[in-house]
Amino acid sequence: MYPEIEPFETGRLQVSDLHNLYYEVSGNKSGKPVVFLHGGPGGGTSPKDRTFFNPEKYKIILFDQRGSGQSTPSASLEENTTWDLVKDIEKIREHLKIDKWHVFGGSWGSTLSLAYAEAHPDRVISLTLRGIFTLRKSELDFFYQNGASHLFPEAWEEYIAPIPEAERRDMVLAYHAQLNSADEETRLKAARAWSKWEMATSRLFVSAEDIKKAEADDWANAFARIENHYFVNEGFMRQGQLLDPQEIEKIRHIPCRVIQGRYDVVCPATTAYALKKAWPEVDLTFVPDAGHSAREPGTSKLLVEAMDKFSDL
Ligand SMILES: CNCC(=O)c1nnc(C(C)(C)C)o1
Repeated sequence: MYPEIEPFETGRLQVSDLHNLYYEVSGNKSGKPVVFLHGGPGGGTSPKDRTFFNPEKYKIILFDQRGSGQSTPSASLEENTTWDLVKDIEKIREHLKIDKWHVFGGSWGSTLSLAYAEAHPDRVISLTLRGIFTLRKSELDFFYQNGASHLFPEAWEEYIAPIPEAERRDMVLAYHAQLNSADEETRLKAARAWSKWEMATSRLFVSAEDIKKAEADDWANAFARIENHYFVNEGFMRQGQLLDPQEIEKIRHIPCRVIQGRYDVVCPATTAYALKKAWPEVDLTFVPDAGHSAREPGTSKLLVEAMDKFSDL
């Protein structure tokens, strides 16, 4: 990984009457622009996200998506859809006077990267994606209803605890009721449990640091509420839309590197493989000793190598 440098520019952009986005620019002012699309949705960015990119080669743009991180209003679900975020990416590009840029995203960030590229293929130099996620019902069911639960039974027990037995047949919907409860303690208890489920299953070897993140109420509230909002609405997309042949046709000319953890239980390998079948030109690697997180050693190494290689484009 490259060093955790400081941004040379930070700012806020009003993208609607309600939403104000935090953004930052670091690295080489004259470098090749790359935009980092964070996960969740609702996860927000962190200084570590700058370390995938050579700061001598790249002008590194990070921003917190609607309701996430330092963007305001925190955890807001109003005017918060995939297509609002795609428009925001274009607003940030225009605000920073960038013509084209490299696009980098993992998990939900890979979803948003594909949605953005399919909407604006002429603005994308390359795509570097990790932990492919397209919000199909089968993907959501595997992680939130019946799948990953068989591999992490003790964490699953904590995840289902806030939900009455009678409501457990549709966990995403049941959590939606609690995450939007009028009672703040109910909301926070559900947000902590929802977030901890993902943090406890994101690595091959569970990370105490990740788990601690889920116990921070502000972060957990935004992460859980926004994720659940998108999932109840199936990403505001048709089922499998991002993998449709006519959508892939718009982007198949773009160089694309996909890094997928073999043991990713959050966004299992089957979706990365479906992307490869739909788009044979993508350069796909299954990391044999990695789970979901971008910070798995084998995954982060290949992500840095991918961006080093794309820096010549
Ligand atoms: C189902 N959500 C997967 C996702 O986008 C994601 N997984 N971990 C993250 C953070 C690194 C932002 C916590 O995001």
